[in-house]
Amino acid sequence: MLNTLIVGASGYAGVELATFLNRHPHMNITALAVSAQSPDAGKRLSELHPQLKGTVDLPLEPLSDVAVYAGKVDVVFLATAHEVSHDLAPQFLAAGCVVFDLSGAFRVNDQAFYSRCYGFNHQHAEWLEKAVYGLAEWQHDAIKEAQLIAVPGCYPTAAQLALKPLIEAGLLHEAQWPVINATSGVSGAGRKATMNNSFCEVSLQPYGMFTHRHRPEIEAHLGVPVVFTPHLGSFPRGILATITCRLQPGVSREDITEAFHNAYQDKPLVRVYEQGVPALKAVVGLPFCDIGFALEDEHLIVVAAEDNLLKGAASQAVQCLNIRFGFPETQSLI
Ligand SMILES: NC(=O)C1=CN([C@@H]2O[C@H](COP(=O)(O)OP(=O)(O)OC[C@H]3O[C@@H](n4cnc5c(N)ncnc54)[C@H](OP(=O)(O)O)[C@@H]3O)[C@@H](O)[C@H]2O)C=CC1
Ligand SMILES: CC(=O)N[C@@H](CCC(=O)OP(=O)(O)O)C(=O)O
Repeated sequence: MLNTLIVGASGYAGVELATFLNRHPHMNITALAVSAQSPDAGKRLSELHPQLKGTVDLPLEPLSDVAVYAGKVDVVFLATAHEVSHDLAPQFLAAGCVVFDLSGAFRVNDQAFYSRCYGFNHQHAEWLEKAVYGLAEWQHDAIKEAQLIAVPGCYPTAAQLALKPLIEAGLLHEAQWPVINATSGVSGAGRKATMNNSFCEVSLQPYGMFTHRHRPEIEAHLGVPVVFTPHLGSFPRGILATITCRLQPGVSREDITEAFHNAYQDKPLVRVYEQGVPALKAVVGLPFCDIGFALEDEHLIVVAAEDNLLKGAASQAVQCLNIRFGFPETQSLI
């Protein structure tokens, strides 16, 4: 049994982690934590998220000193804001814990990226260097060896799972950058109330055009420039990414099918459609990323759908845990 701590357990990603880890045969949830000042400290997780009543009734503990947990836990999940993960991860790592960080704090090995895109100066170059990017289907061997796994962002997961097989197979035309239009449910912004995310304000609208921090994350790991436009939709959860690409001359439907087949034939959590394209209803509440495509001459449209809180966050983190410790990759996920 591995003892585990979930920090940020009351948040949207944290509660999904608690759900998966509670039913994992090799994991023992030692504690659930929130911030030292949290108004929820002392409450049971199931008071805030009643779907867990009778299943995970542990209290939310205020985290003021990492040392309280350091000797008692083997694995830590950080479902916390980027700056919080940036400060906490090195402390748990120094105590010998394996850390799965769901934030963006260790995803891109470039300190300047953090001052430019996240608004803080990164202080832990050594951990940026050592962190393994947890795009589970593509990083299996590196994850097995890692102490710090930086779980990818929700949009970058969908975009990269769709594009990487095509790029690896050399099918995309260099003259046209892939154009990624993706719509997310409101849970992508977390549980904390803000005006933009309030019921009467949410509509269907693009945001962060050319400036969203996920664009450089995608580019850093795909190795090609992209255009990325996120949209906020008026639904609770799920991401649908519609990605338009230009193909190299002569690339056929069979070439694309083969590229996806080679990439994902033995990857149970990415489902490639033989016909048609996915809708959100196929993946919400499930740990899959579903991919389909349509083709006309040299124009390709790839559609990827996932649950932002699951394959885009918590289930991918648990998938990485399963890989890291040699458990079946889908353990407790399906
Ligand atoms: N939502 C999504 O779709 C995705 C989110 N992510 C990332 O995962 C992380 C969590 O996201 P999400 O669940 O949406 O966020 P939420 O805002 O829903 O939850 C944040 C959690 O962190 C806790 N917290 C805040 N400050 C601290 C602190 N100093 N110490 C300990 N706990 C703290 C909060 O509780 P309290 O404030 O009461 O202390 C809460 O439990 C973020 O980095 C996010 O960017 C990644 C992919 C997708
Ligand atoms: C709808 C919405 O607001 N989504 C969030 C992305 C959530 C996510 O994946 O985020 P991290 O990289 O922050 O972990 C956003 O655009 O900032």
